[in-house]
Amino acid sequence: MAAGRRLISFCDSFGHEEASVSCSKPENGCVDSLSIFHSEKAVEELLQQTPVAGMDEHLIEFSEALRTVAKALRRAAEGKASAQAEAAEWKRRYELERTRNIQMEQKARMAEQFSAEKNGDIDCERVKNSDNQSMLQNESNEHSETGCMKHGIWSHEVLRDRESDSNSNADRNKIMRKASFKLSWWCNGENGDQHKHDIVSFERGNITTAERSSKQISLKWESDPQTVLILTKPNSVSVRILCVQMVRWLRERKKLNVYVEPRVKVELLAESSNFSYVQTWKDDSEISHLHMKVDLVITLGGDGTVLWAASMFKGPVPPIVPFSLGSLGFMTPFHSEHFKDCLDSVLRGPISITLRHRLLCRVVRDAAKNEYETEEPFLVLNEVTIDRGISSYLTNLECYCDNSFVTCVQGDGLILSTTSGSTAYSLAAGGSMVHPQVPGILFTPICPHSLSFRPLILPEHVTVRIMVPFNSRSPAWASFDGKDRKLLAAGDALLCSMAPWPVPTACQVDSTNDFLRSIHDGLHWNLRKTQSFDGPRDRDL
Ligand SMILES: NC(=O)c1ccc[n+]([C@@H]2O[C@H](COP(=O)([O-])OP(=O)(O)OC[C@H]3O[C@@H](n4cnc5c(N)ncnc54)[C@H](O)[C@@H]3O)[C@@H](O)[C@H]2O)c1
Ligand SMILES: Nc1ncnc2c1ncn2[C@@H]1O[C@H](COP(=O)(O)OP(=O)(O)OP(=O)(O)O)[C@@H](O)[C@H]1O
Repeated sequence: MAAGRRLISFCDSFGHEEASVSCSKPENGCVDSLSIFHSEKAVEELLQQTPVAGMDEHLIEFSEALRTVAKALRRAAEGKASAQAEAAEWKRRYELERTRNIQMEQKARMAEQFSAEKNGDIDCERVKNSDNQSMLQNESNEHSETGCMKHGIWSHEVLRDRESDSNSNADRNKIMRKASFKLSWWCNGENGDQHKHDIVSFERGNITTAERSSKQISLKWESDPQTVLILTKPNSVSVRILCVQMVRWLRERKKLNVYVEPRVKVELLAESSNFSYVQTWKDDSEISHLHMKVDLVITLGGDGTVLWAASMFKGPVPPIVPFSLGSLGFMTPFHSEHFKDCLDSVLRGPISITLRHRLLCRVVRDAAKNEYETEEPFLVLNEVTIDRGISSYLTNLECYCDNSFVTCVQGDGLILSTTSGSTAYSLAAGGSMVHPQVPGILFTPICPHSLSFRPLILPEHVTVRIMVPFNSRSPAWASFDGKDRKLLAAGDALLCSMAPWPVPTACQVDSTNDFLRSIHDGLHWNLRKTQSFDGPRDRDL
């Protein structure tokens, strides 16, 4: 009982100590570590005085707890003391820096005065006497021209800061150097300056966009087109009829050479033997030279026929004039009924062109070991799809962008789409619709088994690498514009980057007008009955 009373009285005194700790805070808010030290000492003394032996275990535990509390308080005080010391050090450094700045400014002003006196330059006088409004302005040019730059003080933009100290004359024209930097252009693993001036200018540290690839492009013939290739959707009577009329008109009225596919030549000859002037190719190897013979490609069909036409050119593609004879016609703005007027104006030029970016896709077998190319690359105008094919398992795809890990796709698959393809499969899988002139790679999952897998749009300069991991339960399948299925076994990878050969398609009006018309007419985008005027209105506005 006596021990208990002593403990209670200690607790009272400790509470008092606690109170004194909180009250004895110095002005700066720091806990007085001396009082904490006293309280800890008091605990020690008490524990020594108290006949611990024989006391019950609860009292021992209680005294241990008190010791812990005292220690914690001491640590807090120590922490605050060290923070205070650090703050003092920072304040010292700040003062030092400030003095140094003032000295530099004085030097700068002296240099300015010296130059002004020497050259009698009124511009420098103006700077000296200018008001102290806060503003960022590019003075380096002016000053280098007038001689104020003689001592190399202002090599970049100067910042005059009124708020620094309006009373101090020294701070009135506060001058700070802007950090200088250089931009270099990194292209396909090579460090070179080849294209940088096309894209950005960065004179005197200011980055300005010089050129945007999304500009409307216009095609003007410098000599008259001579040869036309007509590509048609198979098994369509309306297409066949139109093809006959068009070939005749192009030959008889426009005196052009006409190329068609071997299948179409057979069809034309079946129609009339007069079509013997129509040219074609005998074997597929001749197709690789077509771009050197053909000035213009005309497609008669739907979007699939435009994809077909693009797939025939593994390198540069001649301008394509797509006529709409399909169900949707997203990329086919020309109407077949007016084909003569349309072709007349295209052959005359100039015409607006949409430069549709393509993706270059390479399948790399056993990617972990062999990086060299083993198979022909594919060029896609819409997209490359990597999916589970007939397998009932989730696809498991490891995705990298350049060398950075992007994510692991677990779902039905992944679409890597061009912006032209953004309105095709990628759209159906939840991707954004993107104007076809915007360069970029859409990264759209197909039925991902996760709640948070939103589609991405990656910049055009990256290489995307999709790998089937070794622990994948099943292989994956890659398809290119919905065709040419390729098996990707565990360890295989697909590399995808922007191809250097876009597909130029002729516009009806211009690329933006054609794109918007397609999403309105083709997809009925945001179609809603307009609300009537008749109804409740906010009369206060
Ligand atoms: N779920 C889907 O939406 C889905 C599934 C498979 C393939 N596709 C698309 O079909 C394309 C192949 O086309 P196809 O004509 O050879 O096959 P298809 O005959 O099966 O036609 C597919 C449809 O997609 C339309 N389409 C094609 N490219 C388009 C584009 N860039 N913008 C808007 N619509 C477009 C076509 O007009 C056609 O109506 C593939 O590249 C793929 O994008 C879509
Ligand atoms: N010249 C061609 N040779 C072989 N196949 C072709 C050719 N042109 C088109 N195709 C194929 O025929 C299919 C149908 O073509 P297309 O998409 O142009 O017609 P559609 O389906 O009637 O039109 P839409 O795509 O507008 O619905 C596509 O799969 C396409 O790849």
